[in-house]
Amino acid sequence: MIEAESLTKRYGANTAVDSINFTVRPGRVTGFLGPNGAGKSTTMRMILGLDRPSSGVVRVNGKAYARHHAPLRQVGALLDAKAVHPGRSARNHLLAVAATHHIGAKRVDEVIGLTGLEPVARKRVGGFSLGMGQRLGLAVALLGDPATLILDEPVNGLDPEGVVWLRGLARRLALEGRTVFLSSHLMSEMAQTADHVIILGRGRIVADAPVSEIVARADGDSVQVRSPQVDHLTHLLQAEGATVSRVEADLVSVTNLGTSRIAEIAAAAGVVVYELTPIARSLEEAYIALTRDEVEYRTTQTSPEVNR
Ligand SMILES: Nc1ncnc2c1ncn2[C@@H]1O[C@H](COP(=O)(O)OP(=O)(O)OP(=O)(O)O)[C@@H](O)[C@H]1O
Repeated sequence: MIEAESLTKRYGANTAVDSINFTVRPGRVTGFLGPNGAGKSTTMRMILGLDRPSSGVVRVNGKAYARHHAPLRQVGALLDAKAVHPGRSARNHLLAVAATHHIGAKRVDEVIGLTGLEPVARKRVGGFSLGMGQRLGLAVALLGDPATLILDEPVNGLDPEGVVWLRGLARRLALEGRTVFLSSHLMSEMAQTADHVIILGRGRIVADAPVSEIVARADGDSVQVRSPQVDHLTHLLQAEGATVSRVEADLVSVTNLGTSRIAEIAAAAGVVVYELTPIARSLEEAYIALTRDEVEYRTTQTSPEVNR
């Protein structure tokens, strides 16, 4: 569990993280999204005690990171996969990290197995591909069998097979009851991996909700309506506040009204409808809409709809 309360980080006049509150719960995969410079890495560094908050607090498994006696057993983190001595073998690197927490060679070999590092475990880390480096970073994160995992852009450098593998691993770790918090720029990836997402825009939380809810709640879901009486229907729908645009001679795209309401209006007027198709937005589109709203949010100071 990760809990942030009024967490703030200022760099001079720039507020990188602006009084955010959130809870990352165990038993599910939580994605951390946001455009470049939104404050994701700064937030993750504060969670791990690598950056001191200007104000506010953040706790991991109930305490500030620095107050844990054996942090590796509480929190596994992957921040910069390249921060490894290049002359050491992967196994020796893992043994060295394990020794700091009295973790034995048996667990080292277990995490080598878990992360698919067996073929390269005795090779020098200096010669590793980015993907192998990511797997080694994950192996370090898993060493202490921690209840909480914090992974910054974990799919970076992984090949398609590696991406699928990581997705499965994240889901399995969450199913075991762990807290899994991972950042990504890839919305499509998040839609397949995360149960829940927290979206940051310019240091503020613009959404904190299940993935399905983010997609469903985003404005602008549209409905395609095909009817031989499309002009008449257009007038009726516009009178109810819908935005209607013509796609084909007998087909319109309707926003601001749901399928059931459109069907009721058509039925009440005796209008024949051949097709009524809800067009869902992808997470990518919903995300772009949300971060665009964030700009409005900052200028109007009204509450963003999806925030909770
Ligand atoms: N050490 C620092 N000194 C000054 N400003 C910083 C420092 N670290 C981050 N910032 C600023 O804080 C803001 C948030 O940066 P941060 O790296 O946390 O964003 P991010 O969401 O992780 O972005 P990215 O996806 O590009 O890594 C940016 O405006 C950045 O320039």
